[in-house]
Amino acid sequence: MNIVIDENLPAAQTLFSGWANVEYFSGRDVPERLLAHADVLLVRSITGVGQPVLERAPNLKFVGTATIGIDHLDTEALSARGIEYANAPGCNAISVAEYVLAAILTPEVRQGRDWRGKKAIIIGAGNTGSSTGRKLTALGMNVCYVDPFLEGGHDSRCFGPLSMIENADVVSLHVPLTESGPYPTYHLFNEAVLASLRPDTVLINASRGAVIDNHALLNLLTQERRTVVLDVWEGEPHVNEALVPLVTLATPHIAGHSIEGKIRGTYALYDVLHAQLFPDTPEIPLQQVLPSDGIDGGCWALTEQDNDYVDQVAKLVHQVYDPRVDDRAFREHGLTAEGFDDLRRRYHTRRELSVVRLSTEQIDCGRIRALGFTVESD
Ligand SMILES: NC(=O)c1ccc[n+]([C@@H]2O[C@H](COP(=O)([O-])OP(=O)(O)OC[C@H]3O[C@@H](n4cnc5c(N)ncnc54)[C@H](O)[C@@H]3O)[C@@H](O)[C@H]2O)c1
Ligand SMILES: O=C(O)[C@H](O)[C@H](O)COP(=O)(O)O
Repeated sequence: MNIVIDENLPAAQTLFSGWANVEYFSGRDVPERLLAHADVLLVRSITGVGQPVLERAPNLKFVGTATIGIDHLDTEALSARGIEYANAPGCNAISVAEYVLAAILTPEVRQGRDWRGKKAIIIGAGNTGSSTGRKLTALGMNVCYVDPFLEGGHDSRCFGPLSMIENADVVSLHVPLTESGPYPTYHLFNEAVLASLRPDTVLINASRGAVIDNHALLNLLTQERRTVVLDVWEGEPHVNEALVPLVTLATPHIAGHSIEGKIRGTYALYDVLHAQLFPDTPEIPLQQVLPSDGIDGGCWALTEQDNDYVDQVAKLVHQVYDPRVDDRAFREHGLTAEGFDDLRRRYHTRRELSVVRLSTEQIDCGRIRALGFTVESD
């Protein structure tokens, strides 16, 4: 059995090498010589798996993507060939949520605002949207969701129509890229929707680039200053260079790139393959491949009522992850397709907030945990 794996799936060697012959590839394209004998192919979102790949892979039985998004797999073509496929739902939801939290806490985006009591509208109430909503609620924001597929069900959270964005302080996008069905998301944020936003609203896209019409956004930003955070771009790895200087924080599709998120992605595929192909082999527990170290965050005596609550949370969050570092690297090196891919391939080891262990004096553990930190007694 031959398993062909993108070199950027951490923990792959530990998880898969006991089962089969493991071979790695680098970059977007899988070399033909590897496809020729691949039984299993494990990719990231940069590798499109459609007819051209399938034609070169006569033995392929399983394709896995260690990502949430699945828009790079031609699922019809895979099903037509009887090839099983899987993704990694929710694997990097915490990472995406922490990206959004860290972004709105930067002075450039925050512009002196105290986020407590302000309104956040989350578009898409699935894994990344819900995780983001929980963190923004823990920051003290009032959170509502737009999700026509979930609204009206048993979910008791605040839901409403897209027009709620007209009165939002923060709008954050967390939908898959879809071009068909009752609520397609391709260019969901078109010229008219963008124009309906208040001039002081922060707009964040960490879903897929084409959910926002990038030309319409460029037109708007050319006319007036807005606060926009873009992690994803229409046409990646090619980005609209004129758009970048007008965007407040610009990053190369790394919102989900915490090391924990990537490992969970690899593990999700391990889990599926273990159940389907190797059920008789001993299962390696997730904890064995996740990092287990921690940073002492000291003693936390603050509650949400304290005047400097948001400042203190910002300090703690940016100690672990500050998106301005990625923004600077992107502006310097990420404007070409090669630079964009390179920044992602060589991404630094980014940790999730849970790496910080706090002991609390004046206890508001629920809120601290909801932000993502580890409370010492955990
Ligand atoms: N930037 C990154 O690094 C990064 C990381 C992870 C995921 N993503 C992207 O984010 C997307 C969402 O991830 P997720 O884990 O939250 O997915 P999910 O499937 O858990 O949730 C998506 C939600 O969007 C809702 N939805 C679909 N169409 C909608 C519409 N027109 N309007 C409002 N809601 C709609 C669905 O009902 C669902 O609840 C992924 O598909 C992927 O493309 C990006
Ligand atoms: O869909 C996802 O999970 C994310 O977009 C993911 O973080 C993409 O990262 P990539 O696989 O391209 O490294």
